[in-house]
Amino acid sequence: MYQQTFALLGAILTAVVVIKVVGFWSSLNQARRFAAASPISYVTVYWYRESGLFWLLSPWFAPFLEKLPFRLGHWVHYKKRDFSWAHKGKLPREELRSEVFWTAAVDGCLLHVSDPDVVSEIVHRWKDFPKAERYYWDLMWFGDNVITTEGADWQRHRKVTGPSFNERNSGLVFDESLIQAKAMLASFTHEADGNASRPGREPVIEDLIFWLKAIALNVLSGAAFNLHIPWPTNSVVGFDIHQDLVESDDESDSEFPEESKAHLMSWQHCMNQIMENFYFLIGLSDWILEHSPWKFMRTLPAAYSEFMEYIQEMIEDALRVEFPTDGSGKSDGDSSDGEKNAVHTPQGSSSSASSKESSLRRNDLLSTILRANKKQQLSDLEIIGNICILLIAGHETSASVLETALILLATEPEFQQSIQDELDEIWAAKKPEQDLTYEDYPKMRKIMALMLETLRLYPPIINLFKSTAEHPQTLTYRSQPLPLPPDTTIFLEAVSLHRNPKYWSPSPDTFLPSRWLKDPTYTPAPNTLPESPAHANLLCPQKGSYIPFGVGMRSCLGKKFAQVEFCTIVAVLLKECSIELVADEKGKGREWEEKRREALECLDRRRTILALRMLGKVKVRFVRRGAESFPPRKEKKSV
Ligand code: HEM
Repeated sequence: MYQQTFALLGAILTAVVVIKVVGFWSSLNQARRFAAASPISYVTVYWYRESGLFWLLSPWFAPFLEKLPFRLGHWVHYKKRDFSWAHKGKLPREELRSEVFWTAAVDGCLLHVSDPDVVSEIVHRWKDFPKAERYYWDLMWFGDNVITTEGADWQRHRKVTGPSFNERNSGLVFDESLIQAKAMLASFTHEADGNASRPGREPVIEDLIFWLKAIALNVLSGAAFNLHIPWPTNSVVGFDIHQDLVESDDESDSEFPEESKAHLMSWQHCMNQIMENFYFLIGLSDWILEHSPWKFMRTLPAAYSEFMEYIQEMIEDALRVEFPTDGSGKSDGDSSDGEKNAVHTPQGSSSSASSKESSLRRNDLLSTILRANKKQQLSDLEIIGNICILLIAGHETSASVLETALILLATEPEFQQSIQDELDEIWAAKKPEQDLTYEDYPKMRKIMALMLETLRLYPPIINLFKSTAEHPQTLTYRSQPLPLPPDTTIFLEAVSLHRNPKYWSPSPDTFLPSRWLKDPTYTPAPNTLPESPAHANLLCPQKGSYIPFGVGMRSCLGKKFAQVEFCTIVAVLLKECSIELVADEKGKGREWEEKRREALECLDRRRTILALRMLGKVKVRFVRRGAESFPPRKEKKSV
């Protein structure tokens, strides 16, 4: 009896396996036949086209597959997580001799594009090539928003959110960045006892990204929500970056000021928790998280719920100022709970929330969005979705580009010193009592060149995901029609575009910010676009060849926000200090070269978690100018 049952089960199992294997191969062959008949090259990928699990786990198993004999696992180079970062466009350029190619997989073909003309065509025909929605599912978790929606829905979101990114807001970004950067630099150049460090003996910054995330969040909080959060410490010496009151179960231990006890976690801690553990948060239920053996997981649901409370409070706060008509703090269409009008300000913040300001119009993003939404085009949930997404879109990306640029500067003292020359000129034109102002931003050409070059080599968003949705489409590549079936996913590959020698010679893989700096006789070629219109005589790349902020209708709304923030912070940091790598023995040429090589290697080790971020850390310090340990400048060069 048992034998018969086992035999039957065995037969069923075998039949299922056979059906699966046959189905797998016939689907794969169908995709291959389509790709082979297409005018462009293709690579066969022996797996599903868009498997999330494969993406997540491939950093661990891909190295084994890649080592299989007879190049059996070679296809993994085209499929593993962040593959385009790993090969930087070289692999398809050398193996396939094409900047547009297919990967033919079990469930269909995926188109990879790193040809500027094809990129331009795709973004120009934005209605034919909407975003590939499945790649934005994680960001939909916060509610519908301007990044994840398409078509008429997107236009509705963009109409309300777009106007907030204006010149007045850029001015706010400048002012907030100035205040925050000064406080950050002070904490980098003072000892725990409050005394200024000895020049050349400034504290070592072990975890640069922590501080840069803090400043990115504080600038966002100021310019997006009118929350002016004080810098968390007077000195980085001895500061425990993991500290937060969530550790304490006992309220009496709390260091929170009495009035902000309503929150158990700081705004920054909530944000860090969510950004660091985003995939756990959206992938696991609250119950699983709360019963996890790991503390960081157990506290995630609480961090998320506090985060949402902060957002709710900020919205109510802004509503009270914008629409004070009925005295209740609620606009006509505000359906939120009246109880919530007891606004708690985020911990440590000197929020603007006071009703004294009700007569003053605020220019922060949130207030402008609420004003633009007077006719209720967006629901309360959609407003929350957009606020969350602005935080997510503007936090990690800005911190990451600052981190990379500062480390690159530490490896290139010559360029760093040339930025300082530019800053000296800006300061020389000022009276002693004057400070930097937003009018100085267009004069920061070299800092902008630094940002553009950093984003060229290390874009935080390495792919833009498009699709043909339910219609077949035809593109043109090398003057040939290229037919695409419905439901084709398309990757616009930034790294490959940004490192293509055709558009970025000389030395496309080398950090050369001077490539952006042109003299006043420079006339941009036709079919090019300026990357920062505020700055004169900067290289205008060919349309579609430079896409760190996306391109076309769906390009980044916060581009100017990020540019102003970046320039202001770097201008403050480099006015009186230089950033240098921490070498074990100061001033010795060989050790410095060794550190430089290690830093560049570390910059290369990256992985996408929302945005592409560095996996390792590079130790740096900000030393007073003149006390640097890097090799002295040979001659004053104009870069
Ligand atoms: C260096 C910093 C930044 C980089 C590299 C960057 C990059 C990008 C990219 C590549 C996209 C297109 C995404 C896609 O189509 O899949 C995008 C969209 C967007 N970004 Fe940024 N971003 C940065 C900073 C910011 C900031 C500071 C904000 C807001 C405060 C912001 C808000 C947005 C929004 C709202 C969109 C969606 C626009 C739309 O689809 O209509 N970004 N960004």
